[in-house]
Amino acid sequence: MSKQIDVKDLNIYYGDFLAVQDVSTTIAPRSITALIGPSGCGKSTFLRALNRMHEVIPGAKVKGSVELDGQDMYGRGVDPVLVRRKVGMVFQKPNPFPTMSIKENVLAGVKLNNKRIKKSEAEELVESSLKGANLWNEVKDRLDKPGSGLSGGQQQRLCIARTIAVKPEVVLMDEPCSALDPISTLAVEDLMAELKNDYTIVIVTHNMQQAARVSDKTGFFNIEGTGKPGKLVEYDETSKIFNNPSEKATEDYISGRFG
Ligand SMILES: Nc1ncnc2c1ncn2[C@@H]1O[C@H](COP(=O)(O)OP(=O)(O)OP(=O)(O)O)[C@@H](O)[C@H]1O
Repeated sequence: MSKQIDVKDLNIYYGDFLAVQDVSTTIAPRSITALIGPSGCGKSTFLRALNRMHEVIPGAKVKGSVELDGQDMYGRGVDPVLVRRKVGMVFQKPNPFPTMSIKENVLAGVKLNNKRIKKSEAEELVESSLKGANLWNEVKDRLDKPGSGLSGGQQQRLCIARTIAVKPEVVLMDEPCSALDPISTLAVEDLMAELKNDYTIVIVTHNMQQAARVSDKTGFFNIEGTGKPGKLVEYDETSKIFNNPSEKATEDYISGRFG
């Protein structure tokens, strides 16, 4: 299921504004990559380019390629809806559909993809996705109750269950814990560690301890000044980035000497 991502010469624009310049990197399957860097350096923009969510914004465009196991997601004729099925995304604020039950929330992505499934299959999928998201035991007796009745951390795990129910190959997470309390954050971090057995995971985080705790690889993005494009300065083993980075800019950022 899990696939390698090869990013080649990726330039990401909002209209004429070049927001992220010339990123080339390889993200291994069954790993967690954390993207860190100062505000506005293009972390979220880069993340959204990995599943073609970027181009939803009017005037936004991308040059270069993003390959999943060698297949260019930006190739001619590739359907962005299919790309987003293969490369799922979890957002900063847990966003379960408020009027839907827990069960319906888990199945929402599958139904959006126009997949018809039998009742028994749907039940199995709800159970396996909620188990995969470490939420089953907490909600198995109230699957027909609204998803909005869960705690913030439970809601975020519900959103993760919804994402994995469509059986993606990659899971992108944009600051998935920033709206959560420390206990829920730990639950989601534990979950990430389990999910990496099956998926390639890329997260954006402002929390450097979190990057150090959960990720195998870390990418440091930086920006030279307002209006300048963000660049991937360094991408390496997380222990190397945090203990012995190759670039001075990375070291300055890690040690809090930035800006
Ligand atoms: N919808 C948009 N339209 C135009 N410019 C945008 C849009 N979204 C982001 N940008 C610009 O692109 C650049 C990168 O923004 P992005 O949100 O990717 O940075 P970030 O590193 O994720 O920041 P933060 O850590 O604050 O979330 C910034 O200059 C930002 O102002």
